[in-house]
Amino acid sequence: MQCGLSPIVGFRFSLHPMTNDFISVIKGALQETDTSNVWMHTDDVSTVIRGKQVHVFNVAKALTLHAAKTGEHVALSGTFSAGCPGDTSGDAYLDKGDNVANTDTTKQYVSSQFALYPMNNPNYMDVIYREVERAKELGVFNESMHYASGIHGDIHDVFAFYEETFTHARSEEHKHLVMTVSMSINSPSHGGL
Ligand SMILES: Cc1ncc(C[n+]2csc(CCO)c2C)c(N)n1
Repeated sequence: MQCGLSPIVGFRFSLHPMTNDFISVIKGALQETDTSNVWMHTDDVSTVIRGKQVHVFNVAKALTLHAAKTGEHVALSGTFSAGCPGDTSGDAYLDKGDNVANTDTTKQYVSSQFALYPMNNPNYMDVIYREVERAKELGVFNESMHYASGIHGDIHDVFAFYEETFTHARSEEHKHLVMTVSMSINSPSHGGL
């Protein structure tokens, strides 16, 4: 396969529920979410989902929302990736349509930080500044910080921003993009220490 032609998006992430009952929070989220539109594999450290971008973001949001709805303080960290080199055409699920499987619209505040790595793009700082500007326009920007930007708000707005950013931060010329996200949910720290 020629490098760069695959539309596969992947997300490798871990959930870290701050509760003794962490196993049921993790397994509950993985089992209660409709993951039929993505390829998924869980191991002792993390879970990976792969497929069309629309489904990867829908499943990522739904999993996070399931974990959040337990009411426990949950942290999520993960890496979205698209493009070559380093990717393969395997484990893809690209034959799915575009109708998303998870449609729960329950509101949930999340506070998060993200970092964009537009690979092999000499103008990567322009890309990053443009996407931070987009966060401000969409009303989800929280704060500037070293090595990341703070994004917060309702989970649906935050994930909509991340999906939009992931679309815009790569191009036909620069297909390979990495985006790291960490989220904190139901934290007693929200709104101050
Ligand atoms: C999304 C996600 N996937 C896998 C793990 C790793 N992990 C830690 S505890 C546990 C359940 C008991 O085996 C699993 C699978 C994680 N933390 N978050």
